[in-house]
Amino acid sequence: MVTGHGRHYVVEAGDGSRITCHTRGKKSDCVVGDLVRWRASGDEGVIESVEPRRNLLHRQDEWKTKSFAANIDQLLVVVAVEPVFSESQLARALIAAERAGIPSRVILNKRDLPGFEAQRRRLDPYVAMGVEVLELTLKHAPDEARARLAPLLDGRATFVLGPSGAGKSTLVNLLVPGARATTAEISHAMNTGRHTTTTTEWYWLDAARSSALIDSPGFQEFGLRHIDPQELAGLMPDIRAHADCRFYNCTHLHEPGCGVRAAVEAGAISESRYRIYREIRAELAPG
Ligand SMILES: Nc1nc2c(ncn2[C@@H]2O[C@H](COP(=O)(O)OP(=O)(O)OP(=O)(O)O)[C@@H](O)[C@H]2O)c(=O)[nH]1
Ligand SMILES: [Zn+2]
Repeated sequence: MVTGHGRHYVVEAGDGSRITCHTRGKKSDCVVGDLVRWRASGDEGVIESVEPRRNLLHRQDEWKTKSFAANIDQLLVVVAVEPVFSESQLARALIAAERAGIPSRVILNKRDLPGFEAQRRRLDPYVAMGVEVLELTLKHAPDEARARLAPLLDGRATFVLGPSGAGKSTLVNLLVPGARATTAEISHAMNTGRHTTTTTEWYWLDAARSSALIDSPGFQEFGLRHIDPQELAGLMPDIRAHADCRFYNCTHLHEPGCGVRAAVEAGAISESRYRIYREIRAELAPG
């Protein structure tokens, strides 16, 4: 089980102890959540091999691939009333998870703020397509948040993703007391304004080590270049539901007899979702 990364890895042994390990090759091909075989070498360890992965959540930009984590049970995207979230970023994270076969849930945090209703409406298309959205006030109603999250987190490895400022630190500290406190205090003391997580961390939520939270750096550009353009509609449940078109290879952009465009006209697919579909499709199949 690997946590942390960079030039070295932290591997957790079966008894829960953690050892700093190196990989043998130059290429670092382990990610957080990997199950690895390792052997001791002095007071450190060497990773011999990585077990086959059940899944891998990653993004791919024009030039590089970035892995988030492997072997995870669900994605939890944290967005908030403020700062106003990017729907495109949210949609991309959900598409990447769908592609990896990982179920997703969303937290809409800061329910206490005045803009709440408007931001909640923006999530209507997601609720309609079956995404569970938890409306929470992580800071002011932590007990309620904990109670609502507990059954969803129980027995699972949950990967947490969200834009900076949405309340990810608040969430992680709520569930893993003190996890991010040190860094936050340091950055506060240094007056850097905000602490940013730069590595992905694996935290156990229970003594039995059956439930875990994987805390990651915030969203940046979320490239989906690993997705085939023809596959995209199938990864967006609301688009998929209406992809009943005259042409089997319809791109849903301009063809006559397109079920998706008809559904947009009829209001069954939201304008913003269709705009995001077109935007991502243009990235995947330029020209
Ligand atoms: N009004 C309100 N503010 C909140 C709530 N939860 C968190 N905040 C505030 O939102 C700000 C950002 O929260 P953080 O938990 O630091 O979130 P984060 O910045 O996403 O974490 P990073 O990913 O490290 O950037 C802080 O000032 C929190 O106090 C909430 O439920 N309501
Ligand atoms: Zn079509």
